[in-house]
Amino acid sequence: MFSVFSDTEYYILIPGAVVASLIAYAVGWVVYALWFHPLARYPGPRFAAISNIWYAWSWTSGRWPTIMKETHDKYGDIVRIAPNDLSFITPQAFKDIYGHPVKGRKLFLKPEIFWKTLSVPGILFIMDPKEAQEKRDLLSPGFSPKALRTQESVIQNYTDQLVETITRLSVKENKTIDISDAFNWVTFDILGELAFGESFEAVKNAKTHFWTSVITSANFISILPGLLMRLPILKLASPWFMTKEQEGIYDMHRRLTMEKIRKRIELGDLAKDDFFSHVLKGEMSEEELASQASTFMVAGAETIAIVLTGITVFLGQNKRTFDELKAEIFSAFKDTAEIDGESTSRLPYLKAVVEEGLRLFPPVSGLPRVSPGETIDGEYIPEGVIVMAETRVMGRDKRNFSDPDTFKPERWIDEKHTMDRRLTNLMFYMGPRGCMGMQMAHVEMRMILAKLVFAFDWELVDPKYDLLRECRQLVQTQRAAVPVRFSPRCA
Ligand code: HEM
Repeated sequence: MFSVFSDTEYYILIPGAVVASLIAYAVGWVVYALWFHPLARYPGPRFAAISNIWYAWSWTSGRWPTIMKETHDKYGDIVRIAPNDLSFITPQAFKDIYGHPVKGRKLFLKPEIFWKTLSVPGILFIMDPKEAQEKRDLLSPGFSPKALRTQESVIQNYTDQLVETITRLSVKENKTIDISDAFNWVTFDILGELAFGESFEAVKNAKTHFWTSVITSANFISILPGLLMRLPILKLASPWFMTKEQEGIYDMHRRLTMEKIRKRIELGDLAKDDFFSHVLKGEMSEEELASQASTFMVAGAETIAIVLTGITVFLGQNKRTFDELKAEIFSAFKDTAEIDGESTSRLPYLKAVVEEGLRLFPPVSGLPRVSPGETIDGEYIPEGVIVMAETRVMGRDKRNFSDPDTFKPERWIDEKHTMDRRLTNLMFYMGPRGCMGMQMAHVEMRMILAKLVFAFDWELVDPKYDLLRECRQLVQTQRAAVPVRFSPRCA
C-alpha cells in the first residue's frame, strides 16, 4: 500500500502526535480551569485551580490548618483549593453548609470523593441522607441524656483508674508520663466498655492495646480512598501506602473486631444503656455493628484524647489559668467521688477551659459537603461543587475571636467578650450530621480534667512544647508524645 511516511517516520510521528495531543489537552484544561470554569472567579493558589495535587499535598503534609489559614489570609473568605473545591470561613457559610436546611433551602450532602470507605460504612461515612437518618434514629437511644447518666459510672470508673495508674507510675516509680498516651488509654477503655461491653484494660496495664494502636495509626489510610479518586495516578504508589505487612495487621484487626462484637452480642441487653443495648434485636448485621463500633472509637475516643492533650499543654504553659482552674475545683469538691457530670456542669471556669481547648486544638476539620446548587453566605454555588467551612481556621480568625492565638478561657465567661461566644460548639459541627456524642464528650472531658486537677500538680517536661509543630494535622490531628511530671496535689 502507498504511504507518504516511511516506517521510521511513523515511529517518530505517532508518539509525537500523542505527546502533542496531551500537551494540547493540558493547555486546554489550564485555560478552561483558570478562565472559563464555573469556579474561575474565586481566588486561590493557581496550581490548586488546575490540579488536585495542591489539595493532596496540603492534606497529607500534616500542616493542613496552617496552610489553610495562610491561604485564607492571602485570598479572603472564599478560596478555591482544588479545581472543583471551595473553602469558606465565615460563620454564615458554616451554618449554610452544615445546618438543617431552612426556608426551602436544599441539603448539602457528604460527597463520595471524601467519605467513600473500603468496607461497610459506619454512621459517619454513610452518604445517603435517608439511610443516615435511619441509623441515627436507631443509635440515638445510646446517646440520650438518660443513657449518658448511666454511662457516667463507666467514665467515673476508668478516670479513677487513671488517677491510680498515674499515682503508681509517677509518684511511686518516679516516672514521667506521656499524657497523650494516657488520655488515649482512658478514652478507649471507656468507649471499649460502651461499644464492646469490655474495656481494653489499657489504663490498668498502662499500655496501648493492639486494637487501639492500629485504629489510631490508620488515620492516614482512612483518607486514601478519597485521595485516590482525586488523583488516580496515586494508585501506582499504593504498594508504598499499604505494604503486605500492614495489610496483615489490618486483617488481624478486622478479625479481632468481629470477635469483640460477637462477644458483645452474646452478652445481650446489658441493661446499662451502652451504645448497642437498643440495637441488638437483629436490626444490624454483625458486620455493621462492628463497623459502627470502630467508627465510635475513632469519632469518640481519639477526639477527646487529642483535646485533653492540648488542654494539658495549654494549662502547663499558663500558670495563671491553671491556678484559676485549681481554685475553682478545690473550692467545689472535698472528695473526688463528688466529681460527676452534673457537679462539673456548675463550674464555669472548667467549662471555659474545655471550650477554649476545643477552639485552639480541635481534633478534626475540613470535612466537606457537596453543593446541591444553593447559596452559601449569599453566594450561589453550582451543583456538584465540593465545599467546606474550615473550622480550625475559623477558630483562629481574629474577626471571630479577639487575640485568637492566646489560650484565654475568660473569653467564654466575661461579658466583654460577647462576640467570642457566638461560636460555641463549633468543632462538633451542626445540623443533620453533627456530632452525636457532643454531650458525652463534654461530660467526659470535664470529669477527666477535674479529677486530674483534684489529684495532682503537674508540669510539662518541656515548658516550651509546641503542639502545632509536634502534632501532625491531618483530617484528624495526630497526637505526639507529651511528657508530663505529676506530683500529688499539695493540700
Ligand atoms: C472532642 C470530642 C469530639 C469532637 C470535636 C467531635 C466532632 C465531630 C464532628 C465534627 C462530627 C461531624 C462530622 C461531619 O459532619 O462531617 C462528628 C460526628 C460524630 N460524632 Fe463526634 N466528636 C467528638 C466526640 C464524640 C464522642 C465522644 C462520640 C461518641 C461515640 C462521638 C460520636 C459521633 C458520631 C456517631 C458522629 C457521626 C454522626 C453522623 O455521621 O451523622 N463524637 N463528631
